[in-house]
Amino acid sequence: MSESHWLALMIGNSRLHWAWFVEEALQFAWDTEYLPVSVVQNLASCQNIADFSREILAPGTINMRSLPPIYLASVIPQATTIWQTYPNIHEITLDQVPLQGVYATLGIDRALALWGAGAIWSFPALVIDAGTALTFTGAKCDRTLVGGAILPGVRLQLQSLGERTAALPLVDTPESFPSRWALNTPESILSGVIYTLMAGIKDFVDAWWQEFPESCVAMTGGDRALLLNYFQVQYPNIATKITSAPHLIFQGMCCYWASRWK
Ligand SMILES: Nc1ncnc2c1ncn2[C@@H]1O[C@H](COP(=O)(O)OP(=O)(O)OP(=O)(O)O)[C@@H](O)[C@H]1O
Ligand SMILES: CC(C)(CO)[C@@H](O)C(=O)NCCC(=O)O
Ligand SMILES: [K+]
Repeated sequence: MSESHWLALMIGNSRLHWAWFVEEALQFAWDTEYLPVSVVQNLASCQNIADFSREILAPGTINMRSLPPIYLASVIPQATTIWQTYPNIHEITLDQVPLQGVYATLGIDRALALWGAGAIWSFPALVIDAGTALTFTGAKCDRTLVGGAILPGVRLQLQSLGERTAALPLVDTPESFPSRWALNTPESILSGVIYTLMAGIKDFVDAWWQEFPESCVAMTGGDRALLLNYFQVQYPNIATKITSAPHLIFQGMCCYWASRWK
């Protein structure tokens, strides 16, 4: 089976993230909901690639002759086991990521995104992943992990207020930047969450640049575009210095693929 066409699958906390690669070139990336166990079991018995891509809801038929290898990384241990029925599966684990000084429970998504950022812009590098959880993960010149931080992401902050209080409604992430001094409940929630989040991110990147003035700072994750838009409004000087990087985790997975095949 040719290894030049391959799929990357990142199992995140809210959904599955997919990318189709031809060697080191990302062809396209898409997200799906969690696939039922039965669908995953069927993938292995797909007769052709059209069936296969229908099952994983790929946008357009993937142009391959045989079932592609899947390179998988997961932050949900239980979700990994159902993929073991797929014949050509390669799980990427933390010990395969060439960063020094990592701790055993560091999320593979954080390690891969940082590896990807370092490969593109060189180390030191800081990655902000604005997903279900929002994380900061940084490494210095010699690829040693400096450390990072984890907090609830935008949607999770809004959900937790809506779900754990009597009087607060569930509100959606706003397209436009909210005003700070709100005069109704939904806008008060948005102001509180967004302004403190922005100030928090600014504080972390300022602290990072104080130690590593030349470092790249890259933002990835589902809320990347939203947060970078807010940054344009609130802290335009910082916005210009944060690199928008939608596929950092896939770029880390690609580094792993290349380390096996090149
Ligand atoms: N269809 C969607 N489902 C879930 N989140 C979405 C969707 N569209 C946009 N988002 C935003 O993306 C964020 C989640 O980001 P992402 O998809 O990167 O998270 P994730 O699947 O948990 O991945 P990771 O675990 O790698 O952070 C949410 O805060 C939400 O605001
Ligand atoms: C923090 C998340 C949830 C972000 O997706 C993931 O990277 C994870 O489960 N990490 C494990 C804990 C850690 O990174 O310290
Ligand atoms: K948990």
